[in-house]
Amino acid sequence: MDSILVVNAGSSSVKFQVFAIEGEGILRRLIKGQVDGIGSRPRLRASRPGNDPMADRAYPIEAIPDVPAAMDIAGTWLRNEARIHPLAVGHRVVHGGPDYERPVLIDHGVVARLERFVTLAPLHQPHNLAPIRSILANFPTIPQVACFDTAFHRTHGPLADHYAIPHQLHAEGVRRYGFHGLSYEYISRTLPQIAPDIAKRRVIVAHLGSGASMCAMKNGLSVESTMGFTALDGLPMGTRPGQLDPGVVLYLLSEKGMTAAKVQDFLYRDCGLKGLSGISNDMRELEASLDPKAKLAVDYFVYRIGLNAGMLAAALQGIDAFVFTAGIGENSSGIRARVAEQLGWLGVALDPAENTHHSRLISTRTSLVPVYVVPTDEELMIAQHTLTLLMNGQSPTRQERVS
Ligand SMILES: Nc1ncnc2c1ncn2[C@@H]1O[C@H](COP(=O)(O)OP(=O)(O)O)[C@@H](O)[C@H]1O
Ligand SMILES: CC(=O)OP(=O)(O)O
Ligand SMILES: [Mg+2]
Repeated sequence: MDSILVVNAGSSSVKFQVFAIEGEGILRRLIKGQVDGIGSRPRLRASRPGNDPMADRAYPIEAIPDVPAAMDIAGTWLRNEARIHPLAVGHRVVHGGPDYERPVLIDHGVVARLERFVTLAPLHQPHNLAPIRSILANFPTIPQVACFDTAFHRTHGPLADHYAIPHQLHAEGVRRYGFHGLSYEYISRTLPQIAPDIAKRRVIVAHLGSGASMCAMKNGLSVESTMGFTALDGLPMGTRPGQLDPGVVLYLLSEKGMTAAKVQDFLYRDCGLKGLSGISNDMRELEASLDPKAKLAVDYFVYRIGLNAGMLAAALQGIDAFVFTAGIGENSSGIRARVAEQLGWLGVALDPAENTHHSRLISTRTSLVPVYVVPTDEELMIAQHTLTLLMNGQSPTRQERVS
């Protein structure tokens, strides 16, 4: 059976899915899995459709300390236990820079260009490129496709795309790219089925995961995002601070004597929920904790979502719907309830029972703004892009598959 493997390395997880190709442009999910809880409670889970379990293994924190270790565990399981032999591999690549506004078939030249963005996405880009390089080296004829987090936001107008800095820097790529674009693209494509009357109107989507951002969409397209040049800006995240006065960075350099490399590490790994709580980057642990610092971290997360929603509502000149997605947005009814409270002034009223049941529509009938929970599927988006490029390019033969 011809299949596509999709690899999605996030900041606290490695997600993967395998899809069967069934005729022209039709995909059927075969396996969905992830290694999550990296740095807190690592766990490998994989299942067939219908929640038919294939693996569920917990690991000690030191067995999977980082994303490369999680990638090894997932790769070994896919090869040795699931025994998949994909026809092609689709990858999430977080930074496409100014060059890439759509998915691309990968060759050595593409990899070299994407390597230039490693410093702009140090938590992701190296882990996105590592499996690409390994497959290129070991199975050079297997088609691989890179799908970018930045691509969906390339519809931003100049005001959303610029910083107030001299033009020369914008020309060389210092722009507000925005991220989580594959997730927003999936939501944008799914909303017309869920809520056809508002899908093309003014929608704020909150992607609340280990990395977190929000996107303002009009007519299904991104017009503004809370993230910018890198995935550091905007909302506080698991280990990233979100919006930060650049003066803090200057202070770290000049007064604390930190090197640029140390500051980079600090901003990507030691801040956000983890830095503020001193306990964990994992929202589940913070919600369960009675420690006042955990409470402060959760309060800050909710408060900043409210502030940023106000900013995006201004960009859209009003809002017609609000959507929660990603790890926290899909699973934490507590955070959703508290965010909805922050959005009360915009006309949001949550239905507590629907929210607790994680229903698709969680607002009351009289809420001025309907609120939805839409589980994202970045991997399906990637598989669809991969299949499209495969159909437009050359199909490999069975012998050329990854084995
Ligand atoms: N039931 C839950 N309640 C609260 N938070 C949750 C729940 N399940 C997952 N999360 C949180 O979701 C986050 C991971 O989201 P995810 O979208 O998978 O992130 P990433 O793709 O960046 O690794 C973690 O902070 C985790 O604690
Ligand atoms: C861009 C980003 O922050 O991604 P993730 O949420 O998967 O870490
Ligand atoms: Mg993610």
